[in-house]
Amino acid sequence: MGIFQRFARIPLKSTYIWSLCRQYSTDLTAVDRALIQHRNPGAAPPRLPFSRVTQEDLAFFRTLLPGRTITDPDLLKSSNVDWLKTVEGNSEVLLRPKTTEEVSQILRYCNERNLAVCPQGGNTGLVGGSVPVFDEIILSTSLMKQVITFDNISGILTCQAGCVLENLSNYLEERDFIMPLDLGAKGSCHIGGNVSTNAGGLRLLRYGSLRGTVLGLEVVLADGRILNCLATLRKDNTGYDLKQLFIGSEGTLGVITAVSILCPRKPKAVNVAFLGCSSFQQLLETFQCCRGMLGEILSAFEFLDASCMSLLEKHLKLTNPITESPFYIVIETAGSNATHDEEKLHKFLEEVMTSSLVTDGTVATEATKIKALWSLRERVTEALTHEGYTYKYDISLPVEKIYDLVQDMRGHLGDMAKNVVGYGHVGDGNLHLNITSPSKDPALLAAIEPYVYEWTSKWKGSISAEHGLGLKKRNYIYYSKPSEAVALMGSIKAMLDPKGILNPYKTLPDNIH
Ligand SMILES: O=C(O)CC[C@@H](O)C(=O)O
Ligand SMILES: [Zn+2]
Repeated sequence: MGIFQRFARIPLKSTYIWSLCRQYSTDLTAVDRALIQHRNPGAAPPRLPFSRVTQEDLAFFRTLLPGRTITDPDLLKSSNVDWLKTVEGNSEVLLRPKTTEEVSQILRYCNERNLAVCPQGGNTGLVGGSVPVFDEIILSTSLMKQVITFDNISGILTCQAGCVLENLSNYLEERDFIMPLDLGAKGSCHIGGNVSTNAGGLRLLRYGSLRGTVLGLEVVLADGRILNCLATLRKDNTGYDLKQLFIGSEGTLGVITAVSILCPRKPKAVNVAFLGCSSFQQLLETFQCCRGMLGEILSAFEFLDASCMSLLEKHLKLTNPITESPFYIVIETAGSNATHDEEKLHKFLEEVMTSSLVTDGTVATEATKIKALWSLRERVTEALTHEGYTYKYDISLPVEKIYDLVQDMRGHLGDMAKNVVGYGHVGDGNLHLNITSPSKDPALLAAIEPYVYEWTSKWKGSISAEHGLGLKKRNYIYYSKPSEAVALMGSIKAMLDPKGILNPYKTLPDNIH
């Protein structure tokens, strides 16, 4: 009798339940310190002296993009505000090009006229990077949604930047492949936006970051030049790897118009285990054991704490499938042989349960059950939005430190915060620390920041692991990067976008122009 049966409490068809810094802050110059200590460094700086959109400009755009130059304020509303509804711009023009050539003409024109541009994908970002701050023209990739080529021998997909991640996943699954990244926002986010922000997501542990899986990019530079680096080669050491400049630079150096990306084969067998642990230490030991015993079939190791679970139950009416625990883990295996994978998983589960690292759990092998278990991790962000205002922190730390920050923060804030919750990507050492309050609360914010950034810097962490800096985090960059590196970023920006028209007020701090 296998471990599934032995511990089966509710033996559903395929679901089984058992009982069971570098301290960069020391490098800061006086001006950097002043900037960070400014009362609200995440707030918008003053508008830079860009031109205002005129009737002549609109006439140009309407000729170039007939029916795709949007000026109706009602239609513009959702593009002016971010998904979290925390940042709102005041753009009066939304452009919807379909081709790279159109993007090139838009940027050439805007650069000559000194008009600022905010590139926008699915607008699912969490740091205010994808919406205008003032009246920047919104350049949306929503109509750039063609798959260009897919090679089913190499697994290399080339597509336009506006393809929705989930559509690409469905396209590939029909061909027995998958996208190397997956994230909660998959139904809306665009691949171009994913690449621009270097989105991490739920599969990074297995397939690595976009810095490795993106093989080529086509980018339109600020002056309209088209940079065709759309290589479809696994190996290419000819000169500098320019595409890396555009991955993660949040549309400040160029507009990504097409992407080629290396896609893995669709795994033949997928299992998801949802487990409970009574301490974070036990969770870490489970992770170590899991890496050792599951090896190459491990595709995700995610966690959420009990506070996250309460919010999922309260706001989304999701049901906790196991006994209440202080911590929950989502483990996914993806492999090519169901029997082999199940055997490995059984052995691992037997080990963590007999050694009492895990107190309870359930496993799913069937698609709808897998989806339901993943919802418990993927929908935490959504559940938090029902709590009022959420202060969000996306921190990389040595994995053994990630939950210490949550606990420290709870002690530090006392009852000032409504909730202090932790969840994230254990396998990547990436914590999502979220702090809620009924509404925006400057006193609470002052208690969180710069405390959270100093804490992160002290442990040599990153203040933005996978969400980018956008508008909200730009002035905190010095906690994770030395002044020399930030200055060099400023020089690169000045070289590629001398007038600063591309996504102004984002990514770089206010003292770099
Ligand atoms: O909302 C957040 O803080 C995290 C969102 C996302 O990166 C996730 O991993 O769920
Ligand atoms: Zn995440």
